Order: sequence, then C-alpha cells, then structure tokens
Amino acid sequence: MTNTIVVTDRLTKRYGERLAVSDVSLTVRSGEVYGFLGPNGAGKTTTLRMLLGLVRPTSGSATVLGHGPGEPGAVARTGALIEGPGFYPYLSGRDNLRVMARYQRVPDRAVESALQRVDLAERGDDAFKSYSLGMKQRLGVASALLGEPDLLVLDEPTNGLDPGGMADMRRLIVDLAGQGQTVMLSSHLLSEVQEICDRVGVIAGGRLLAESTVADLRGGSTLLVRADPVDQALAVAMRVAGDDAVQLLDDGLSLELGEDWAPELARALVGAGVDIREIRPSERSLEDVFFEMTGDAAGPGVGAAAPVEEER
Ligand SMILES: Nc1ncnc2c1ncn2[C@@H]1O[C@H](COP(=O)(O)OP(=O)(O)OP(=O)(O)O)[C@@H](O)[C@H]1O
Repeated sequence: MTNTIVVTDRLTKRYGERLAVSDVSLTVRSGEVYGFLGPNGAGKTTTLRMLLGLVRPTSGSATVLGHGPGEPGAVARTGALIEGPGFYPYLSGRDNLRVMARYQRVPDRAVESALQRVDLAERGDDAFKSYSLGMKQRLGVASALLGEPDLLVLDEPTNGLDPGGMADMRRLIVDLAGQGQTVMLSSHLLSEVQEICDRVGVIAGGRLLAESTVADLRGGSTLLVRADPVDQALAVAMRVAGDDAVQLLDDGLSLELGEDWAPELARALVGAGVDIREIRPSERSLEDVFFEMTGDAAGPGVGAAAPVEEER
C-alpha cells in the first residue's frame, strides 16, 4: 500500500487578480495527522477545496489516494468537514446521519458506528438544534466518517468551540488517527497543531513556507543556565558543551544541549564550585518559528490576516 495519501505539485488557484494559493507542493502520509497551519486568508480552505475536487486549480496538480481530486476513487475514500454540513435542525443527530447515509448509499449500521466514534451515541436521539456547538461539530465529523474513509479532511475543526469543546475535538482527532485514519486538518492555532499533529505544512499568503515534523520545525532544544560566578560557569559550560555551543545571555548562559545533559552539566558546575540558580530546557515554540518565517508580528495564533500576494 502506498505510504502517500495526498500529494500536490505546484497547486495554484487564482481568483481574478487574486492569487489565493500559489505553487503549493505538499505531501500527506498514511496514518498521520497533518496540520495545515496558517493565518486567516492564507489559502488553507482553497487548497482543501481543490483536494476535494470542489474547486478547480488554475495550475498545478494533486493526487488524493492515487486519484485525481473529485474522481470517484478519491471521493469514495475521503470524508470531509469543510463547511458546516447542512443538518436538519428538528431531526435528531441520528436521523440526520441516516439521511446522509442513504444519500451516500452506506448501510444504516455505519450511523451507529460513526455516532459512537464521536461519542454522541447517547445523545443521538436529541434534536440537532439542542446540541452544543461542540456536539454539532462532532456530528459533522461523524458525517464525514460515514463511509469509513481512509482520509479525513477537516477545515478548522475547532473553530468557534469553547475550550472544553476544543479539547474534545482534539482528543477525537488523535483517537481517529490512532485507529489508522489519516487526518488532514487546517488550523490557525499554533498550539493546536503543536499538540496534535505529526507533521505540519505552514502556509501564509498562499505559499507553503515549510513542511516538516513539528519537532524538526522547532529545532533542537537548548539548556538555559543561571549560575554564579558567571565567568566560571561559562568556562565549565564550554568544557561540557563545546566552545561554539555556548552563548552568554544578559542573565545567564544558553547551551545547545538537550535536556538529557542537565545532570552532567549540574555535576560539572557544582564540582567547579559554581552556585546553580536555575537549569532548564528551552524549546522554540512553533510560534517563534512561524514569526521567523513570516516576519508576521501578529502571527496566526491571534488570527492575523496575511495579505494575499499578487503574481509577480
Ligand atoms: N471564491 C473566491 N473568490 C474570490 N476570492 C476568494 C474566493 N475564495 C477565497 N478567496 C480568497 O483567497 C484567499 C484565501 O482564502 P482561503 O479561504 O483559502 O484562506 P484560509 O486560509 O482558509 O482562511 P480562513 O481561515 O479565513 O478561511 C483569501 O484572500 C480569500 O479572500
């Protein structure tokens, strides 16, 4: 079986003068949670819509589960939550799914399994309109799960939810991936992507700025040390980490060492008669990385709008 679920090659969408998505080449692998991260207006939804065959690319190409977007072979094995699906407010969650199951020609038993997977089985007979936003969103995911798809495409699945609803949705996504589903989700929340995604594609202004594991994007960790006297601490730190791996900061030292080195460093400092005030690991957050890449002072975490670039 192929390890690659989605591949795009220089996928581009132009709306008149507006370049919504520009030369995006990304890869989603089997079984992973792939986070498509970017601020509002970055081109996430447009890209996802192209992958689902809902929008025709201006140029470039994409393959979904080995097929062109929108081809029956791709559609049958893809579940999507891209715009709130139109549920009937007075029908129960269960009956809403039954209606959809009939449309999709999947058996009724798929409804029960989908309700269970999103933890709505007990409230399945309540009217849709009585659901919380989080439950409505989970029912949306259930509708995407009806055909037992191999790929789940979720556009901003936690958008608008309260913190509890967000946490439920994140848990659900991680569970689904644990059961072998490949999930591609879009988000403007760095913390969310950092928490639940295996790999991330960072998009801003329609362009893919980076694609990597979250860990690789954040880079190696460093150790921050505050100790007295600092010149003596500096000498010890250089001996342990190497001259080039130590930086003198205003209030201490920064060492390019993983946190596994902390005990050895502490022993060496104490052995040299240095007083340790603090040793702690420090990792760059995805947010720092994002700011470095985009120079966007507001960043996606606060929903900043990135300008859509015009073609040069
Ligand atoms: N049908 C359309 N016609 C014209 N412009 C569009 C259309 N759809 C999207 N755009 C523009 O393309 C750009 C990218 O929009 P898109 O919705 O893909 O971004 P996004 O990253 O999903 O952001 P958001 O989270 O705000 O939806 C935006 O500037 C948007 O205004």
